[in-house]
Amino acid sequence: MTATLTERGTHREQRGHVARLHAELTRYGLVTWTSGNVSERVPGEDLFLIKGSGVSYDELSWEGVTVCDLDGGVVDGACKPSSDTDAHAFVYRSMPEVAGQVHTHSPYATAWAARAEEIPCVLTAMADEFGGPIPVGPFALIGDDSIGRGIVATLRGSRSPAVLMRNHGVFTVGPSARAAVKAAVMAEDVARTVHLSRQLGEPVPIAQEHVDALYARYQNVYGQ
Ligand SMILES: O=C(CO)[C@@H](O)[C@H](O)COP(=O)(O)O
Repeated sequence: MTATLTERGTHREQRGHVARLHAELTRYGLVTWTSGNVSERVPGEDLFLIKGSGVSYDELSWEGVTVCDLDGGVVDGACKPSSDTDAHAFVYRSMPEVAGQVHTHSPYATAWAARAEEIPCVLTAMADEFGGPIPVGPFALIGDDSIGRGIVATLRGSRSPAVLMRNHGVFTVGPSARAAVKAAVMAEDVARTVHLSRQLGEPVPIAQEHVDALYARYQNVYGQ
């Protein structure tokens, strides 16, 4: 990556929005210390915004969010961007419909990732948000685009906006950073509930036709 640190402070409003969304990760207990990150495309520009690497959540303001090009190069910002920048960049280049991404190590979902086991679709809330099981992606080392390749290979053609990257954690995508945050919150919620259910016995799958109907209603009718 070519770093050009100008500190001009471009895109301050959207960087502030991305910074504030990180508070949802701590609010829902999805991250510990400085793990995890949120990114979002800049509308109309070949750029995205991503948390600075290792920046404390308590201190995160717009200045802790770095502007990058779609190759992961720094365009503006004082912070070295997230370790996952090349992974996010690969996803943005490969999936034009994705405008926001989130990574967490939320404990229940990451426990499924550690076992490389997909979360079966046994809750209506899963059918609603994920349209089926939450799939497992391959093992990938951190720091280059390997994680991004695994995310794209797993989520392309899937209805799920979340993937459990093996031995690592949760990566979610969405039409905005907020939507990707929501998917990360929901992924942890269902990972916990399905885990609890399995302590009591074998959860009962939902018939595919019902999964399809639930997904269609939630995606097209639910809410305002
Ligand atoms: O697990 C990873 C690396 O994939 C990250 O979530 C780190 O835990 C936080 O990295 P930064 O975004 O702060 O560089």
